[in-house]
Parts: sequence; C-alpha cells; structure tokens
Amino acid sequence: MLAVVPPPVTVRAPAKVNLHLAVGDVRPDGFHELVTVFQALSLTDDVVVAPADTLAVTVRGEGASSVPLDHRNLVWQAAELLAAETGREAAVAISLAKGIPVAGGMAGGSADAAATLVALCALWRLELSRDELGVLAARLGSDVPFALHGGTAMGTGRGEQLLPVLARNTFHWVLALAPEGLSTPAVYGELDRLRAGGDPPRVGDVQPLMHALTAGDPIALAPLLANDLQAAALSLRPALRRTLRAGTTAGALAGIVSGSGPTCAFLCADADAAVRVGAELAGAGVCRTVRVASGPTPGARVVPGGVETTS
Ligand SMILES: C[C@@](CO)(OP(=O)(O)O)[C@H](O)COP(=O)(O)OP(=O)(O)OC[C@H]1O[C@@H](n2ccc(N)nc2=O)[C@H](O)[C@@H]1O
Ligand SMILES: Nc1ncnc2c1ncn2[C@@H]1O[C@H](COP(=O)(O)OP(=O)(O)O)[C@@H](O)[C@H]1O
Repeated sequence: MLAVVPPPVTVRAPAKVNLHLAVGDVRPDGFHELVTVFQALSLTDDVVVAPADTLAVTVRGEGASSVPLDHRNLVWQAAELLAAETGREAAVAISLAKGIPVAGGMAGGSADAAATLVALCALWRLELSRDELGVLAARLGSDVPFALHGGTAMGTGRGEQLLPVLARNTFHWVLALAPEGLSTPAVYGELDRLRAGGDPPRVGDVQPLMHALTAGDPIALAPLLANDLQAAALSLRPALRRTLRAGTTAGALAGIVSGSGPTCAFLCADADAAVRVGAELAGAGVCRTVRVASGPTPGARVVPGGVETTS
C-alpha cells in the first residue's frame, strides 16, 4: 500500500515593534525583567514545511545570506523541540522566505520559530492548544510567544508572559532598515554598562500608552512611544540618531528604535502619510532601505492554499 505524503504547509508570521519597552533589573538567570507592549506588523516571513528524509533549512529573501542553516536557526530548534515533545523524527524540509530584517530588532527569528510550530502542528496533525504551543514557544525565545499571539499585547517576565491589549484602529508605520544588524545580548549588555556608569532616564508608566491605544489615536500615541534599549542601541550605533531625526523631519509623528534595533520605526498619521514619509526617508541617505507597514496584524497562521511570498 502506498503511504500518503501530506502536502507542504505554509505559515506566515509577523514582525513586531515594541511600543513601550521598560527594562528592569537583570535576574539571576541573566534575563532582564520587562514590561513591554508589542504590536505585530504587516511585514512578514513565510515558512513552508514539507516531509523530507532529514531536517534541512533553506532561506531566501531579506538578509538571507546572514541566516544560519543549521541548529543555530530557531526554526531548526523549533522542529527538534516539537518532534522530541511528540516522540517523532524531525524529518522535514523547512524553507524560509524572509521579509523581516535579520538582527533588526523586529523578532524575525522568533516569527520563524512560531511559524514552524504552527506549520508542523498542521503537517503532523497534532492536537496542541494555543496555550500548549505558547509554553513550547517560550522555551525557544522570549519573543516567540508574541509571534504566535500577534495583535497588540503586553509582555512581562522576560517578555514571554502575554496579556492582550485593546487597540482600536490600524496604525501606520515606516520602517528604516539598517545596513547591518545589532546583537540583542550586546544591546542589553550596553544598557547594563550605561546604567552602571550613571542612571540614564527610564521609560515611565505604561498606562497613558494603553489609553492612547484604546482610543486608537496615533497623535496621542506618538509622544508615548518609549524604549529603554534605545539609548544602548544609539550608543552602539550613533548614526541612528540621524535616521530618527530624518523620519520626523519627513513628517512622521514620532520615531523610535525598534526593540534592540537597529531598525527605526516611525509612526505616521495615516496610510497616505506613511507613503510620503517612506518616500522622503528613502531619498535621505540615512538607511539601507525603507518599508511601509501597518499594525496590529494576526500572529503566525496557516496560509490557505500555501501561496508563498516575501512581503
Ligand atoms: C529586545 C527584544 C524586545 O522585544 O527583542 P528584539 O528587539 O531583539 O527583537 C527582546 O527582549 C529579545 O527577545 P529574544 O530575541 O527572543 O531574546 P532571547 O532569545 O530570549 O534572549 C537573547 C538574549 O537577550 C537578552 N535578554 C532577552 C530578553 C530579556 N528579557 N532580557 C535579556 O537580557 C539575554 O542576554 C538573552 O541571552
Ligand atoms: N530564522 C532566523 N531568521 C533570522 N535570524 C535567525 C534565525 N534563526 C536564528 N537566527 C540568528 O538570530 C540572530 C537574531 O536574529 P533576528 O531574530 O532576526 O533579530 P532580533 O533578535 O534583532 O529581532 C541573527 O543574527 C541570526 O544569527
């Protein structure tokens, strides 16, 4: 009797921006205690999984040449974790189409890991709940549970404990991608160094930002965007100051370093303003390339029919 080979499964997962990122003290396990508000954006990666003889990863798209293809890739780790948890071989071919900048502070690797968990659940017909997947996601990285969840959410602990946040309306963003990435541990380390030498100002209370999100008002939200890692990213990459200035000069309501950077995210008044700001920023010579995106968008989800694109 012929075995039926299941067809490939495609899952799309979003980039994130931290609207608020308050970094607390270092914990004994080396992670920092966070209070953050994530928003998922329309900038995405696609992950396709198909049955194969052994585990193999291929990558194309944005920054593909700097993505590892072995056990260092988070999708490899996701496949091995899910296989071990369910007592099977991780015999799958995983193809990544990257739209999210690599090491850009937009959680692209986390998005791919979340997408792999969802894709393999479908391929292997597993009956895992979103909560069970969330527990596995947190073992892969602090940002992976949010990539599963999507939308707008508050993250506490090391960022993995999530609560949904009510955000009315769609927000419009311009993203300035940098020529080279920044390492997340290096940026946290730089913040520790800056804090040891003085006490750089810390972001304030998150509540006013929550009100602006509930109201769905970008003009109220703009001055409340705040990121404790920004000072550290600017210290490691001073040229980002010029990028941030150029975005507001181009007409953005506000600009912020996305997470650990170096991508800069600019909040715009509406979709037309985002296109105008994007065009002006692209010509200002302050970044490698520009993307226009909106949020919130859903977390990792199967693409019906498996159409695969790079956004
Ligand atoms: C900074 C943030 C903001 O959302 O994301 P990025 O901007 O890099 O995408 C996250 O905290 C990154 O999350 P993620 O990239 O999943 O980090 P992990 O793999 O869990 O940890 C990588 C390293 O970052 C540092 N780290 C991470 C999270 C945290 N709460 N405290 C930390 O100090 C630790 O040095 C850790 O070893
Ligand atoms: N699937 C993946 N996509 C991108 N980078 C990955 C992936 N898996 C592992 N990495 C490694 O993780 C590092 C951080 O990547 P990424 O998740 O894109 O950035 P950030 O942590 O800034 O959001 C990369 O430099 C790369 O070496």
